[in-house]
Amino acid sequence: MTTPANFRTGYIAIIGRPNVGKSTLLNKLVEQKISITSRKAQTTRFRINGILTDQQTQFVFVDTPGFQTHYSSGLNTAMNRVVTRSMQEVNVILFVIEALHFDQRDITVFKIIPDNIPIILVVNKIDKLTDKNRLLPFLNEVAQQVKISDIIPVSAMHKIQLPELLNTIRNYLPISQPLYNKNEITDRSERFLVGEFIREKLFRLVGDEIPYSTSVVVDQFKFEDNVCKIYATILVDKPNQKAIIIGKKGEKLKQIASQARKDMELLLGEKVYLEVWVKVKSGWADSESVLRNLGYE
Ligand SMILES: Nc1nc2c(ncn2[C@@H]2O[C@H](COP(=O)(O)OP(=O)(O)OP(=O)(O)O)[C@@H](O)[C@H]2O)c(=O)[nH]1
Repeated sequence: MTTPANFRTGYIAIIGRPNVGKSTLLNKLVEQKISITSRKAQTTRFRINGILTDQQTQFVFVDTPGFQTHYSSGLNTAMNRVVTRSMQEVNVILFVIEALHFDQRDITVFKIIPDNIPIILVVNKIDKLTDKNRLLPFLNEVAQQVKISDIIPVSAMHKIQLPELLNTIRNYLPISQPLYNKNEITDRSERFLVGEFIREKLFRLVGDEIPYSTSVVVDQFKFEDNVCKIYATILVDKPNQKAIIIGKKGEKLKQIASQARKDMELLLGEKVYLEVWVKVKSGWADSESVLRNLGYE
């Protein structure tokens, strides 16, 4: 594609505490469902790039897992490594918080940001504010506690102030030709995304009993006779978790698979045949080699 001489391209990391709306923000910015969202904290585990290209700019977003500050297992250490690494290569950081919520936990996350990277404070969920007059004093208070370059209040969910946010981000990106094709939305493979769809349904459909230690492995992913055949395994820690996921007469697992399959068909534009198994794999969250196999590096 031909691009103007002042075209800008750069990397943007989205960070913040669990549940502040990072995935929602990314999805709304790139206008497609690529990162999973749920009401539960910590549903995003991998670094995912979302790419938005307009006439003047290519925004390459890096979505990071909810940074863990209080609970430490092998898994969370691996996740924190991904967060820290993803920050070192970016041009600007979107630090997402929820309007009127800022405390020591956010400051802890601020502390892991390298000094030389500009930070745009994205104050999300302003649609939830009942008293708008509280916003300005809140922003002043936050600005006194941490070093930030810009503040943009938004509602990711209702797409309020997202163009303003993009304009602000653009100022921090270097003049450079695009790195990706205009139509590319994510550099994650389809295989990875189908696994994420299953994880999302797990979080949505199974209650609080299911801990964050569950994981999904896509064992097979192949096109055959105009159908995409996907075989996946949900790994859990304990037999009782397996029973919860499968549900009475297999109803719960059927529901998870059927909803995940619909999302996969939308993504792939093909009919999907999906088989999902549940396996107990004791202690996997602390095993480095299993983590590597699952792609946590
Ligand atoms: N009211 C309101 N809710 C929002 C907004 N943005 C996100 N949410 C909701 O907040 C919850 C968490 O959103 P996510 O996008 O999953 O949050 P996250 O920061 O990616 O969470 P982790 O993956 O746990 O780190 C979901 O229920 C969203 O629907 C917003 O602008 N307004």
